[in-house]
Amino acid sequence: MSEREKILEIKHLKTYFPIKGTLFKGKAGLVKAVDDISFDVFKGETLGIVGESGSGKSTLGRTILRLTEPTDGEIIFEGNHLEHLGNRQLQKHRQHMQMVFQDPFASLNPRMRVGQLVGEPIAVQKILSKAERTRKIESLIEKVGLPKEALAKFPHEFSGGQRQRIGIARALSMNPKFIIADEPVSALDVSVQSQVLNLMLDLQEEFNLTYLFISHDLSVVKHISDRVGVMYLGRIVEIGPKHDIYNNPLHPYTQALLSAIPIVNFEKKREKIQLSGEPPSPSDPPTGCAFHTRCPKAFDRCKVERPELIHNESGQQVACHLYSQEDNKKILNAESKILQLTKQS
Ligand SMILES: Nc1ncnc2c1ncn2[C@@H]1O[C@H](COP(=O)(O)OP(=O)(O)OP(=O)(O)O)[C@@H](O)[C@H]1O
Repeated sequence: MSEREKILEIKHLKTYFPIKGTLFKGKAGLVKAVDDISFDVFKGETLGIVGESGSGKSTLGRTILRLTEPTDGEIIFEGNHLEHLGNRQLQKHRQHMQMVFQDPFASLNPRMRVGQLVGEPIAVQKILSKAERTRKIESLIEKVGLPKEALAKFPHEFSGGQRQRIGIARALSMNPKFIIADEPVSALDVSVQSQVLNLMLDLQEEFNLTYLFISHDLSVVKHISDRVGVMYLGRIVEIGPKHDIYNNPLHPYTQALLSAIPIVNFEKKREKIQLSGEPPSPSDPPTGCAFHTRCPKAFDRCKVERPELIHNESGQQVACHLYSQEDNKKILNAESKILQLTKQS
């Protein structure tokens, strides 16, 4: 099988925010929102990123586009390092990378009509004539399933789902290759959510798009993703093909997250795993594995040594000492024996 082509490579990315007015051992306190993250995104896929509120998902997305500056690490888009580029160079690459937000108009002028909002990014570029621009805007609004008449209206005249369609049209106006969608359907009713997700899937196929899809909602991520990465306190604790993550979660945190969502297949009942306590603060993360304070399977090593991501054969990676190379087999075997016993009882 030929190797899949990478569109984005993230290497040891860190985004730390100083906490104003705090000093710890003479240094300013830091929120480690993204703390040494590495992964690849392949052309044409959707990589879903899930995790609880505050795990660093949005900061990760914003840092990749350099809307937030990285503290350290590499961001390589189509072979080009973005992390140190000056503004002008960065703009050249950034037109291929767009972001879709939960509230697409929160930061935009509410007095602008939809036509202006969708066309603004292309107008700034000054490549198309006015007539070409109009044609493009009309075609985009139809691609997202809205009538041309929508262009003359204001955003507040639309429902949440329609506004998100307009947000997507705006993102598409630059002919991007890669879109980071940050909780794009979280504010919508469930029935509208699936319409917008299906639209995104159709557009992905038509325009050959790659998505990084950020959400706290595991069901939404399951619907749209090819692979899934699970974040906890600024780190990726597990990443792999969707099928593996949802059917055979390895990390105790992924297992707990998944145990909380209802499943349709009643034969495959899952026991709900209750996690104790709230996630710790990213300004004062626990030593060792950041999850050890809430992990039902933690042992001594977890308190002192931070686990790195290790691969299994199907490309699933997990950062957990339960699966460290030497004792990997022993523990996996022990787990499957326990599973068998639970089934029999
Ligand atoms: N500009 C900032 N300055 C200081 N701290 C920040 C900033 N942005 C985010 N943080 C902190 O970084 C951590 C990660 O936040 P982030 O918004 O990335 O998480 P998230 O997983 O997207 O959660 P949510 O879904 O609630 O937005 C949080 O503790 C947050 O308070």
